[in-house]
Amino acid sequence: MPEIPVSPPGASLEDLAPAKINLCLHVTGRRADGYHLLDSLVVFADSDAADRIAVAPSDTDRFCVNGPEASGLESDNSAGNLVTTARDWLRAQSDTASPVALTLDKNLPVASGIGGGSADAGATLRLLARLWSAEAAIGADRSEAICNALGADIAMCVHGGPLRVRGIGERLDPVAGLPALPALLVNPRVAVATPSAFAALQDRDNTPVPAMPDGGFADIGALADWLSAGTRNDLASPARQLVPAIDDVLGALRSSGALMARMSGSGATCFGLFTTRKQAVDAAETMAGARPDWWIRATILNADTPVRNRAEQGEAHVEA
Ligand SMILES: C[C@](O)(CO)[C@H](O)COP(=O)(O)OP(=O)(O)OC[C@H]1O[C@@H](n2ccc(N)nc2=O)[C@H](O)[C@@H]1O
Ligand SMILES: Nc1ncnc2c1ncn2[C@@H]1O[C@H](COP(=O)(O)OP(=O)(O)OP(=O)(O)O)[C@@H](O)[C@H]1O
Repeated sequence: MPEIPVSPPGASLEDLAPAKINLCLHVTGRRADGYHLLDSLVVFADSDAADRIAVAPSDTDRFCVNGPEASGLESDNSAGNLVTTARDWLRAQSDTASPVALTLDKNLPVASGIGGGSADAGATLRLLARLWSAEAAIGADRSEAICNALGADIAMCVHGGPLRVRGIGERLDPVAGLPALPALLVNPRVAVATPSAFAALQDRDNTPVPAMPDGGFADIGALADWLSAGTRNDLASPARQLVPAIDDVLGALRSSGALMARMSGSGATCFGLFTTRKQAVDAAETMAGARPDWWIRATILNADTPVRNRAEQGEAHVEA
């Protein structure tokens, strides 16, 4: 039997680049090069809060950006986009890297603490690794190289969650026993530059994330209680000083009935956890009426198998 090609001529491969949420983010130290050591529990959103990347064989490299948040990026063909940076990095390590047309459907707000650019780069690497048969270049043992070359959030986005993340972002341990988490993501439409949030930190040597209960969590309420009682986002305090609107977002999430509310990453997006998806959707509708200027999305965090497995199962394959 002839081998089935990864992609027939002209076909396009597509994958989700879902928002990354830091359920907690402890800053535990700083390396000599200034990068901070982290301890974080990370989960990913579903298709309600995700960019999309499509790749197709092409006569020459092409890149275009569409979607409601495309205007947040410098320009359609900017050399600085993490999608093209990821493409060029992977190409440098592959003998079979043919030209590609990449399309980014940008739905996540830029510089918002949910790793949109990193998710785009992660999805690009997964897709091109399939197309170019370069899976070894993005394997688990390549996390450190990916973080150093492309960005601290990108290795986790290549892998998908749920993960406990340590080091500067390269040490990834899959986490078992987390339930699916109905959630509301809210951004006040103020960008936070990640270096500014780290630079404004007062204390850099903080305690790590405590051990999770042996039997896991009975339900989302138990997880929310555990997160609230013993974990933190250490970047929340500096980010709130830079962007006071984060306090308004946290207040609105708490008033809307969230089991807990917290900022993700370096902000300004905050998440609230809810017992049911309906509660999250209802809260989104009410909040959107009161704050039409905010970006508000109901989603399910940790809804599915890891992103890498979804792509391998071929669920993300679409015809051009
Ligand atoms: C805050 C998080 O989103 C948590 O997941 C990440 O740590 C940020 O990851 P990222 O945006 O991919 O970070 P990079 O693009 O590698 O770095 C941007 C800047 O953030 C700071 N930075 C980032 C990651 C880290 N572990 N320590 C840092 O101090 C550095 O000033 C760095 O110059
Ligand atoms: N494809 C992309 N999508 C979003 N931002 C991009 C992309 N490519 C490059 N960037 C640049 O990356 C920077 C960070 O954007 P991003 O949306 O990833 O921030 P973030 O959500 O705060 O990330 P993190 O949580 O990883 O710190 C912005 O300055 C943006 O211009």
